Amino acid sequence: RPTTNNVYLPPSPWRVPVIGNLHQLSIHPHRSLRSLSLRYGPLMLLHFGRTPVLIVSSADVAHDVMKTHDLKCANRPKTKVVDKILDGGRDVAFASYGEYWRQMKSICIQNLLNNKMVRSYEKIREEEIKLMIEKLERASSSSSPSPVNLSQLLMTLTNDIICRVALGRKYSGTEDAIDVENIVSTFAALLGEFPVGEYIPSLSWIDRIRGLDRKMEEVDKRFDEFLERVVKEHEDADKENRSDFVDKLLTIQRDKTGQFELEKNALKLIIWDMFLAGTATTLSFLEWTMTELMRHPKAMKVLQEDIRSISQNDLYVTEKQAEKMNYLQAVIKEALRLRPPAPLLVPRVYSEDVKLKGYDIAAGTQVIINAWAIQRDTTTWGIDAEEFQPERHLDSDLDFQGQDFTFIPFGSGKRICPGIGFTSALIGVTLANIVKRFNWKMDVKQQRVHDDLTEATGLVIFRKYPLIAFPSPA
Ligand code: HEM
Repeated sequence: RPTTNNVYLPPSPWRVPVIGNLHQLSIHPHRSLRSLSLRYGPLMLLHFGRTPVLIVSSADVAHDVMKTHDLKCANRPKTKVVDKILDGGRDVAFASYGEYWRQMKSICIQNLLNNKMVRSYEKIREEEIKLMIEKLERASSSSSPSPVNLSQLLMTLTNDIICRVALGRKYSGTEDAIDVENIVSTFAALLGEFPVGEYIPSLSWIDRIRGLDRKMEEVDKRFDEFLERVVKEHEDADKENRSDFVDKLLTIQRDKTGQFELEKNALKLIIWDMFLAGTATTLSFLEWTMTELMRHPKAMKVLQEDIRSISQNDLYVTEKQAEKMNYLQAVIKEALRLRPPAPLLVPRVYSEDVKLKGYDIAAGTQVIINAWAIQRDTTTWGIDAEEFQPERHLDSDLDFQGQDFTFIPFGSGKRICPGIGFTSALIGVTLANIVKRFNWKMDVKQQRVHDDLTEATGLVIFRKYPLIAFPSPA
């Protein structure tokens, strides 16, 4: 056990001067961190440059971090991207734990994410899903079936829905269209980029050469211009007839009698979070679930039968029907287990010294929880843990609300994702409808060229190559 002045530190892989353990991370850190944890254990101490980073790779240790010490580990590290774009963490996801964070989160829940609000967007979801189905029908009904870029269609769906519920209208497909999708995906990619200068200031020139700094400036500017326009449109609009999320935020902002003053910039940052946290994760989930279903035709068939047994005569599967489909719910859980959209969750940082499994952890140590590794751990999930097997959830009460640390795709504790209800409402009904109406085949040509399971890099993991597939009428 490594010790320094009677301080007991967790096991650490060998590190080199200046860069620490950075050379041991690949472009897919969840994978390389799991390999390291198989040698060094479920609690390892790494150094990114000089910054100590704790890597958690078992449900047992995750429990101690996110439950036993939840409050001491409820802050987020402040990175350069967070500093620049999220105003040093004045949004929800990167705010330090405390009153400001509580108020910001509560504004999101009360005005957008609670069950009642989520239910009230059902019509919007239905209209947008139907629009996507029309596009799929056109592609599948032509005499020579044409492939569709399913990743692109799902991106448009999730973006348009969040635009409509949060901003009151869509910004795609109109004369004054704004490429929100592009801004959001560029930012998602930036958050996942490894800013070398962050950890090794003397090497910050590398980030400049990689164009990281420039991309950051650009995306910040573009989103800011977009939000300026959204806010102006809302301020100019006839208030009698509208009450979307931005309207509600503006009302809170104007109300100077409340205890919490929502600054103009904070309003924008809330919208940033809803877009980023809401679209990137949901898109990644849908993309990978469809990929796994196409790779597992048996599971696809059972799913189609499950959907048809409950929604036999209706053209459109409703949300109520989707909730009753046991196999569909099992598919959702299995995809969240095997392909958690945020495999390393969102990093945290210790605000106080703690003892963890007998080791001394200093305040300021960052924490990465490798949910991807935990959810593939053979000691809890069995020898077929790497396999896509929705059946494993059929007779199980296990859910993803953060109580069971073997399954934490949305995190747990104080910082658990507040968008579980929002995303659950959308993913079930989307999958049910596209799987009921169409038979799906991957574009084999594309599969040969690119491995169909290649992951892109980032905090949220998309497919590296878009999912191109042939829908045919089912
Ligand atoms: C499949 C979809 C989603 C997944 C897998 C996901 C996953 C996560 C994870 C892992 C965290 C960090 C939790 C932790 O630190 O313990 C998180 C935080 C967060 N998520 Fe989600 N999320 C999803 C959808 C959404 C949606 C739809 C929204 C809102 C529209 C949302 C809003 C947020 C926010 C605001 C936070 C920060 C919470 C905080 O730091 O207090 N998420 N999410």
